[in-house]
Amino acid sequence: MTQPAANDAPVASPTTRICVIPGGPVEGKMRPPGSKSLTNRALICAAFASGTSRLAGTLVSEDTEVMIDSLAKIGVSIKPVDGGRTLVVEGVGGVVSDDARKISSDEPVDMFIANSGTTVRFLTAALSAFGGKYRLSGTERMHERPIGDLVDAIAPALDGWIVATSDGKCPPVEIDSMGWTGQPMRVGGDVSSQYLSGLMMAGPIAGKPVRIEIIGELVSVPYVRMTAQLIKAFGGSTHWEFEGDDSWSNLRCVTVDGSFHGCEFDVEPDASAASYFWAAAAITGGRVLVEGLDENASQGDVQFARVLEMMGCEYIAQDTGIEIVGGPLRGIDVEMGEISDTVQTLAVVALFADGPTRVRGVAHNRFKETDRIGNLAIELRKLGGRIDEHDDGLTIHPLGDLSGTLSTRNPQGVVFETYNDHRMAMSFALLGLRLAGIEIADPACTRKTYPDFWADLESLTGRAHVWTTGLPGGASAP
Ligand SMILES: O=C(O)C1=C[C@@H](OP(=O)(O)O)[C@@H](O)[C@H](O)C1
Ligand SMILES: C=C(OP(=O)(O)O)C(=O)O
Repeated sequence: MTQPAANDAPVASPTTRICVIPGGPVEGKMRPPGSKSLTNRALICAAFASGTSRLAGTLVSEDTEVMIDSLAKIGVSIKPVDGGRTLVVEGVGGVVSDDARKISSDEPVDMFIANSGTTVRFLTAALSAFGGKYRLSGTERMHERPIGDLVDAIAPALDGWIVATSDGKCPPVEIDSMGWTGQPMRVGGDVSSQYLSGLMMAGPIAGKPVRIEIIGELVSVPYVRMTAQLIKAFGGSTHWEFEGDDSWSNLRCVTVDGSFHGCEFDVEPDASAASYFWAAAAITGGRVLVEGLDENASQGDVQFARVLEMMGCEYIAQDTGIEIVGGPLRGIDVEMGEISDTVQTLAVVALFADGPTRVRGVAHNRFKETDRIGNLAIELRKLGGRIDEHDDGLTIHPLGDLSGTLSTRNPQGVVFETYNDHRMAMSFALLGLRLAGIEIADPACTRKTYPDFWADLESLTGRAHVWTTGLPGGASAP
């Protein structure tokens, strides 16, 4: 058993486990690191802007590092200040650049984007609009995550060619482009909103107004609104067209115009990361204030705190952030299509409610870091309770009395697999705050968006977590 110093990320290994120790109510305040979604959007806009941008509060994690490394390959200068939490970006200008073509005149520029959906989708659109030859590849899982709707939207409007080479139109993506023609585009919206966000941010890079029609339902709408905010902050403009009334479910078309100019941009703390700390208060009857977020945040995931309120928690809008006070929890029927990154968090909370919780509208969760419906159900069933899997979500039945007998039933502890999915690890960590004998495999997978998660959880809960490495048959809690 080893105990790394605080802030040390554990070494990735399939036999590394972490144990979080149960105790009383979690009480305190904290500020999560910068938002991944805002950081990667701001990086794209700043990289293709004219002039200098200063991005403050940026996230330092695998998903942002692969974005930074990729942009560096086309000559964008990104200087970290304050350990990377501020980035000074010298943009390469928002029009199709001869330099880009020179960089990639013979061999394509190879970019490794790990398993970052935002990076591969935003870059595919941006680089195809910018021009040049590129190849974007990632982890094995990334090569199973669809990008066909985006490639199919770009191809007819491209002066050049673009192809997704894995089965089912998944990355690697190969691009040979002289830029966009300006022809209107049509993109599918029901697998991921990142395709539309990518196309929108690429509009000002293409140097001509671009009209994008959305085919079918659009998932994760708040991220598209966030994209429009970033485009505006960097000097571009968006114009929406709705079918019927102006509700977001009726969004049919967006036109993007203008070009990007360097600016100063503040990144909010990550609201998806905040969900774990609010949930810690909810399931332990504690109170946690997450600083730096409010109802008007540009991240839709702040609404997770309202979902906890529906379950019986108290929601307090403080001057400095949003505080959740835990109380007796009731099961709810909830549509989570707009806040799908918080489904795993909610599923854990729902285990401690007084009745079943039905999560709807998240069929697209099967295309993320792992199948976040099927594999979530498999793992949660390890506690002995009933979890129903649906096409569009889950029903989580509460553990009730089962939780009291967990350590008797499983004296060796229950090991939760994390499927290389940071959100599996961070959600299952919460179980350990209530139940003895919970072990989480490969805790280092939080590096994708939150390398310091374990240290932050430890400082909030005041309870030492136990690190165990490579013990056959699992680890033992103290
Ligand atoms: O645009 C973004 O920043 C994101 C959009 C969402 O993806 P989908 O649109 O695929 O649901 C979300 O899950 C992801 O973590 C970040
Ligand atoms: C789905 C996620 O990430 P991405 O799609 O950006 O890889 C996530 O962070 O939960």
